[in-house]
Amino acid sequence: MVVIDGKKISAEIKEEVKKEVAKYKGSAGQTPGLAVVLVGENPASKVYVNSKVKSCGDLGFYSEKHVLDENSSEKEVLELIDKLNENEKIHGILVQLPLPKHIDEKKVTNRIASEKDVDGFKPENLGKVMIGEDDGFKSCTPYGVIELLKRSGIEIAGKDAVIVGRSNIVGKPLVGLLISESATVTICHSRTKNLAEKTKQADILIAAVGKAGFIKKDMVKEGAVVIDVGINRNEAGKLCGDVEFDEVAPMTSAITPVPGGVGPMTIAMLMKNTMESFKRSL
Ligand SMILES: Nc1nc(=O)c2c([nH]1)NC[C@@H]1CN(c3ccc(C(=O)N[C@@H](CCC(=O)O)C(=O)O)cc3)C=[N+]21
Repeated sequence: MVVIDGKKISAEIKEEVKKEVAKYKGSAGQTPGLAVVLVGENPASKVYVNSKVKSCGDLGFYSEKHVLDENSSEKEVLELIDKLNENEKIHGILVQLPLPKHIDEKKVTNRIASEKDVDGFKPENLGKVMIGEDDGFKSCTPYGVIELLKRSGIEIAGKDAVIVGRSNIVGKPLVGLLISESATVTICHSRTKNLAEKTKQADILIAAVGKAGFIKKDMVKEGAVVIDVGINRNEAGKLCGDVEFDEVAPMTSAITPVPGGVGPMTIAMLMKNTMESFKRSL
C-alpha cells in the first residue's frame, strides 16, 4: 500500500510553473496575475485565501487580494469583478466561496470573464470539460485528482472509477475528466441504492461527499485506489477526509491522506490554470 504524497506532487507542479514564470519574466517582462476576492470574515476562507496569495509570491506571480466587508452588497462585488475583468495585469479571478448568504454565488461566479475563470466554475468551462475541449479551464480539485493519479503511475484507462458525490465543482467535472482518460465511470450520491455494492466495484474510488469517515472498509474492494476529496473537521476540530483512513488504507493499493493529499493539489492546479491563462493572453 502506498500513501500518495499530495504535498510532494503539488510542490513538483508548483516548481514547474515557477520555472515557466521565470522564463517569461526574462523576455517580455510579463507576469501571470491572480486576483483573489474574499467577502466577509469566514476564518477558514481567510486561511485558504492567504495560502493562495502566498503561493503566488512563491511562484513569482503578480497577485491582488481584495477583502470586502461582510455587509458588502452584491452590486459592489459585481463591480469589483467587472474591474478585474478589464484589468490586463490579471489573468485569473478567484472569488472565495462560500459568499455571505445575501449574495448570489452563481451570479457572482458567472460574472467572471470565461477566460479568467481559473476555478473552472462557469458552465462554459464545465461544458468544455464534458466535451473534452482543452481551451477552457478544468475545475482545480478534479484536475488535481487526475494529476495525482497520473503522477503516481496509476493507470486510468479501462478502469472502473466510482465517484461518490455529484457536486458541480468536483463530482460532475470528474465524470468528464475520467471519461476522457478512458475510465468507465459511475457516479453515486445520497439517493443511490446499494451504495456499498457499487463502491466495491471500483478500481479507483473517489470520495467527495463532505462527511467525515463516510467510506468504511466494507465499501472498498481489496487492492483499490482510494482518493479522498473530503475536507471535514471532526469533533476535536481536526481536519479529516471522507474515508475512514485507518481501517481502509491497509486494504488499498494506494490512498490519499487528509491533510496532505488532494487539498494541496487544488492550489497547485489553480496556479497552473492561471499560468495557462497568462500564456493564452500573450
Ligand atoms: N473559489 C473557490 N475556489 C476554491 O478552490 C475553493 C473555494 N472557493 N472555497 C473553499 C474550497 C476549499 N479549498 C481548499 C484548497 C486547499 C486545501 C488544502 O491545501 N488543504 C491542506 C490542509 C490545509 C489545512 O491544514 O487547513 C491539505 O489538505 O493538506 C483545502 C481546501 C479550495 N476551495
